[in-house]
Amino acid sequence: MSKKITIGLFGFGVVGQGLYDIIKTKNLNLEIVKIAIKDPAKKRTLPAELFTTDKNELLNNPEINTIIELINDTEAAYDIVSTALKSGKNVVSASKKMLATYLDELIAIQHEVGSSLLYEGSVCGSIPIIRNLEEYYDNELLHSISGIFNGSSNYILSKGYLENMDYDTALKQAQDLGFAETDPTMDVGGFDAKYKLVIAAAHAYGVIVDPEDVLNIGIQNLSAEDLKYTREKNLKIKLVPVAKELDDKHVAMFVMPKLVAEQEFLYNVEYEYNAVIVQAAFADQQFFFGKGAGGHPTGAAVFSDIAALRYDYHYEYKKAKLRGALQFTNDIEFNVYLRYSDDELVDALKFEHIYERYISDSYKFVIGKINLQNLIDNQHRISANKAFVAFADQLTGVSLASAAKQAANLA
Ligand SMILES: NC(=O)C1=CN([C@@H]2O[C@H](COP(=O)(O)OP(=O)(O)OC[C@H]3O[C@@H](n4cnc5c(N)ncnc54)[C@H](OP(=O)(O)O)[C@@H]3O)[C@@H](O)[C@H]2O)C=CC1
Ligand SMILES: N[C@@H](CC=O)C(=O)O
Repeated sequence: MSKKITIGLFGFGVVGQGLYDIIKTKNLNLEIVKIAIKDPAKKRTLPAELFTTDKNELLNNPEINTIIELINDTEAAYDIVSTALKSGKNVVSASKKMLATYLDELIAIQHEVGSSLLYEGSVCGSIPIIRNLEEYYDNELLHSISGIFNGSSNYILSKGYLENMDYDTALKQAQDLGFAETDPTMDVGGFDAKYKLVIAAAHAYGVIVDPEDVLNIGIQNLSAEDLKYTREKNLKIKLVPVAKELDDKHVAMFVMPKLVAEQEFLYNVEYEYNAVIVQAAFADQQFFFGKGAGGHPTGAAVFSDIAALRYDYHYEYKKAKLRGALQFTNDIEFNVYLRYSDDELVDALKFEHIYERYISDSYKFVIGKINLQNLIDNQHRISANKAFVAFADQLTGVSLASAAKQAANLA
């Protein structure tokens, strides 16, 4: 028989309550001993004696062997998770920003102490992608992983495209439904998708990348002209994170809106649904689809991790051991669509090649090949200009920049 899981639960918000609903339908050998929350005055649906605001009532309780961390405060979450792991408790977390920011440290603690940290719910809600990257694709070369990793921004884009709903109303709905982060800039600015990408890439490629080094461009500057242009071309705009292995030494990552054609898998992924496309050497293209946000979908992933802990499951980070030589780079080129007002921005971005250019009194755009580093260097200018940038390419078009290619060939 599997060992009994005694739970100290941090957070009883959207995901915490979703998890509780799932646990109460199951008859597994587990018990929620205590729940830590922040605001003691908030009305709760469970008996008051189950709740505390003192983290140590959970962390120092020898009867609790497992901490479930589902709070909306990154630094407090790191403190809770690292303390619990160091004391030998196993942990399940869904806090993607915290995980992406402190992954190195958290892996080191697990190796040192032997405790286990699982976080399937942190990437694409209900889609079981981490365990698949970790186990199923253990020995297969992955050319790329990409998809739709943020439910709120996809919800806003779908509401706008399919129902003509304005941005602010759609965002408010995403918040009311419990999909959005406490600060929704995390969602619409592409930060949340970036944290998820960084976590997924650790399991796909064995690279641990500082999220600060990865470019994220969001959907905030999307305008009526951009939507009109894409409708005319029968394209949709989706917020897409990309991790691509460029050769046996380099991997690149970025998050930005993408112009998606009707024949692409992502075209029909709508509302809070997420998707992951894995391009593998032999399995070829595979598509995972499911709800990426919300209490029950995310709670289901957290619950699956808890169930896995009954059998002492832990991530081995095998690719990090095998593929230690793989380096993260931003020195890559691909095609983008840029809608702009200030001509100097186009000059500053130093397009390698411009394929298409349109200029009228109210709408100007270019489509051309650009170096990712130039986008990074001009991020502030792009925001100040309220310009809209979208990936206007297929992943096969993403390649090492010419100079980097030459250097790699010489090495
Ligand atoms: N919502 C979603 O769809 C998804 C969310 N996530 C992630 O899961 C985590 C939780 O999200 P969500 O449930 O939506 O957030 P909510 O805002 O709904 O709930 C947050 C909970 O955390 C509690 N809390 C905050 N700080 C502390 C603290 N220092 N100690 C103890 N409890 C604390 C709050 O207490 P109180 O109730 O007193 O305010 C609240 O119960 C976040 O990291 C989020 O990014 C991941 C995937 C999907
Ligand atoms: N805010 C996130 C919640 C799940 O991770 C999203 O909208 O996807």
